[in-house]
Amino acid sequence: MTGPAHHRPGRDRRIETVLPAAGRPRPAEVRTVAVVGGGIAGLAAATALAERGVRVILHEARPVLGGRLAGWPTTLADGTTVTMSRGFHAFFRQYYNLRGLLRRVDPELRCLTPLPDYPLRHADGIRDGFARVPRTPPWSALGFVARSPAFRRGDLLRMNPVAALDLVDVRVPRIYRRLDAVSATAFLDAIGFPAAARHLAFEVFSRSFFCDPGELSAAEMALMFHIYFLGSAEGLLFDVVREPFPVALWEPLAARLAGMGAELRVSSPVDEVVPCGRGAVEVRCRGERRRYDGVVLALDTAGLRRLAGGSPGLGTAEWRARIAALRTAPPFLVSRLWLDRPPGPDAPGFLGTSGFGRLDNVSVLDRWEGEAARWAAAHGGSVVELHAYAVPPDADRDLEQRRLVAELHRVHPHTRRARIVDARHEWHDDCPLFPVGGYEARPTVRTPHPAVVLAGDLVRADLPVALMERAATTGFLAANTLLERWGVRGHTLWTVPRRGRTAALRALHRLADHRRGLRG
Ligand SMILES: Cc1cc2nc3c(=O)[nH]c(=O)nc-3n(C[C@H](O)[C@H](O)[C@H](O)COP(=O)(O)OP(=O)(O)OC[C@H]3O[C@@H](n4cnc5c(N)ncnc54)[C@H](O)[C@@H]3O)c2cc1C
Repeated sequence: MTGPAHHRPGRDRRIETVLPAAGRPRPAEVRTVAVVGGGIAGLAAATALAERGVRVILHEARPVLGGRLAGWPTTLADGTTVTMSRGFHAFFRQYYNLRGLLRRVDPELRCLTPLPDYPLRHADGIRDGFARVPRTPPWSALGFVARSPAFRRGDLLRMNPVAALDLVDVRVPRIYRRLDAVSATAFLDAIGFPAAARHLAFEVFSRSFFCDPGELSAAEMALMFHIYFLGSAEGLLFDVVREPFPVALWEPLAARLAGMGAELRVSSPVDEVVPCGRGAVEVRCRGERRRYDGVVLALDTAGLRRLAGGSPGLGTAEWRARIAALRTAPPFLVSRLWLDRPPGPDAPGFLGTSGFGRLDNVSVLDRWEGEAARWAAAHGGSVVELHAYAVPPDADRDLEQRRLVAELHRVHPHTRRARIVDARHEWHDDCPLFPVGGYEARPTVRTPHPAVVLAGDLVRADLPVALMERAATTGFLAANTLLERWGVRGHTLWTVPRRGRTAALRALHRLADHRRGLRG
């Protein structure tokens, strides 16, 4: 259901509200829910349920909360203890539901700090950025194209504007019916998108989904384009955390959850979920069995596959086959380097890169994160982080790590003279892959069992959300689904507009569809 915005959580006047079903403020009888997974999705679901008086027990397999945004202590060669994590995450302004979660413990969002630009740099020398681009569409896109050296007049004339119209009125799930059968690369080829602009604007985007654009569904890429660029007036600038994730985000949220009576169990992997009669579900964890009125499975792809594989009574055969077929994107590498000198005055806090081997971005953490700034000040050095997404699974990891450092030297030449005081390299492959043609088979919040619901960035939400915001939004939606079952009012959610925002462009799109014989 949509309705008018009550308190707009962003600057966009066209933010849409997603209202929950009506119901009583709390359950009529005691309800207990197990939330499995302590990442953004699990914490959002646990918060939403606990706020309605549901008794929540959250199981997290790892020793710390936060999932892919977890942080843990590590002692460096110089004896300092610092927080390691997978580091740089962009908190975009259109992440309304994630921000809503964080605002519960930090109403002014002081835990976040804005970065002044989203600069992009290609090895050819082309540089782009979004700081001076207007935030409201269509001026954002027109402004970017007009300012960007990656778009030349001849390139623009060679583009196929009719094919590009699919980008101006993105609706979910319609966009998947249109474009899920095509790869992002094939779609950009059909539009005739200029090669230089593709490297900068689109590769940076699609590689942020951790996979090669040749494998990524064009629908998923079009959705991103809508969320971050053409469909939202929040713009492409973003915030980052002021302190490491545990201090900035998870400890305050965990304390609030505990204050509402939730039990947070870390190092507590769930082995099996067994639906019982009359809507109850049994959860088995390390030999202990416990019955609940509902279960939220807020897992990463491999965790969900493993749990569903070990729970033969869960869901239907068809649902289980869909879960078993879910894939993860190729491995990615996060290298963090503690250097004995600064990377040079021109190094921005974050830089998206293209054409520098496998290097996708470079962050200078001490420019924005307090703990890194304190280390850098005390040592006269800097803390630099390098991300490489979609690394081939059989790559030689030592070699990749060394190559990434060599690319840093090309990007920020001052670092050539820096001594690496210490380094940490994180290799993982737990981000979901959204392959061509995968949409239909993706699991939704509802499962065949009404008391078992799913949440996480792998889960299909028929709203324009992605990545961290998809995790938070599906967490709230999973909680709302259980609450609705018990006649309890759920939580109001927010989203960027669910269709293209310019009436004239929508009309053009309809006309082009009509000519192409396409419907809805
Ligand atoms: C390097 C990197 C950079 C990123 N940058 C961005 C960015 O800039 N912007 C953005 O929006 N997103 C970004 N993302 C994506 C973002 O991190 C994810 O979308 C988000 O964290 C997913 O949250 P989640 O709760 O769905 O899953 P997860 O965080 O993976 O949480 C799932 C949890 O389930 C637990 N679990 C698994 N099995 C079990 C079990 N059997 N029992 C109990 N617990 C279990 C896992 O340990 C894990 O903690 C980035 C990701 C990475 C890795």
